[in-house]
Amino acid sequence: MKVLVTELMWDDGMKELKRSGCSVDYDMELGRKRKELLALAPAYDALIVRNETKVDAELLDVAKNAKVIGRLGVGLDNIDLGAASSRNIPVITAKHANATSVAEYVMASMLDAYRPLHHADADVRRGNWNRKFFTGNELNGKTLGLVGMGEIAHRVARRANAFGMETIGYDPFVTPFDHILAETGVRSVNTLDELLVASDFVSVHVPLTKETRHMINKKNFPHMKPHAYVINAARGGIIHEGDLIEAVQSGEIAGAYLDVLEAEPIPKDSPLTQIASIRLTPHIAGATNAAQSRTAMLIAEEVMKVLNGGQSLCAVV
Ligand SMILES: NC(=O)C1=CN([C@@H]2O[C@H](COP(=O)(O)OP(=O)(O)OC[C@H]3O[C@@H](n4cnc5c(N)ncnc54)[C@H](O)[C@@H]3O)[C@@H](O)[C@H]2O)C=CC1
Ligand SMILES: O=C(O)C(=O)CS(=O)(=O)O
Repeated sequence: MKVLVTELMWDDGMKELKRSGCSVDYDMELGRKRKELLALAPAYDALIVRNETKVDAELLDVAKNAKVIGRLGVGLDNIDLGAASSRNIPVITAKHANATSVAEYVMASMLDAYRPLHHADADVRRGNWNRKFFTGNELNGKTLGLVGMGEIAHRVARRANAFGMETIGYDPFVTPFDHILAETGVRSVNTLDELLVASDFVSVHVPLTKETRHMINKKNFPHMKPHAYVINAARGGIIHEGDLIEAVQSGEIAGAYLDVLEAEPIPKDSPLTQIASIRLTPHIAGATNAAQSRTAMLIAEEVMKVLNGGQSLCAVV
């Protein structure tokens, strides 16, 4: 069996594929090289992708031998599930494998907003001792608003509760029996605005869909607290970037932590890079050794199951 890996995959998963007898070709930039990808795809029994490879009808049509698509993560906005399903090609995701890492990234963002240790460190190294300037704030007693109440939001809520934060959530699709409401102290609110008005931090955990694209935009920012921060470790495009820049520059909110952007990698001339209170990271919320190793092993094992004629419980179609 031949497997084509088109984006970054941790070594242990790759070794597992080879140990199972596969021949593996790997080019971590292939997701961005469309022509080359289309030319290579027909020769493979399985494609393993991350978030940059556009898996659409065109690719699936040329990938004539593909029996399975492995997704090294959970977001599915780069994959046409309908096109895969109509061709009977299962799509396997690394369900929950990076959720804890994303939750820890959100905690790190909130701590960074209130206790920016690296700035204080840089200032001390410049010869200063600015104790008043670097006086921080406590997360304890603050309100965290979770937009979307799925797996990642649930893990964020548990950690935020341990810090003494109030947690509220907006997600019209959860029921009181879902674990985020049943097992954490999250209070469900009925509208996004209700959440935005009450929150000191807003963290976004919805998939990117037609409905969630730009769901936070210039209509929402005026309702937020001027000291509030938004955190987006879900997908670029859920928060309207132009509107966010205006909201931060006009003081409607204090700042933002963006792990994901509408255009990735970030364009060199992006105005986002000019605003210090919008902190940027290169889509790394789920990128820890622990999460990536789990992800790679899970996808390798599940892809092999399908190639050997079995079914995967991680298949979304
Ligand atoms: N930055 C990173 O490295 C990572 C980003 N992600 C992103 O995080 C997203 C969320 O991941 P999970 O929590 O595992 O997904 P999940 O499927 O467990 O939760 C998503 C929640 O969003 C809710 N939702 C959907 N549409 C909504 C709407 N219009 N309004 C309010 N709520 C809505 C759903 O009901 C669901 O409860 C992924 O789709 C992915 O795009 C995931 C992992 C790593
Ligand atoms: O799992 C995800 O949805 C992520 O965003 C991380 S990545 O797999 O796209 O690198």
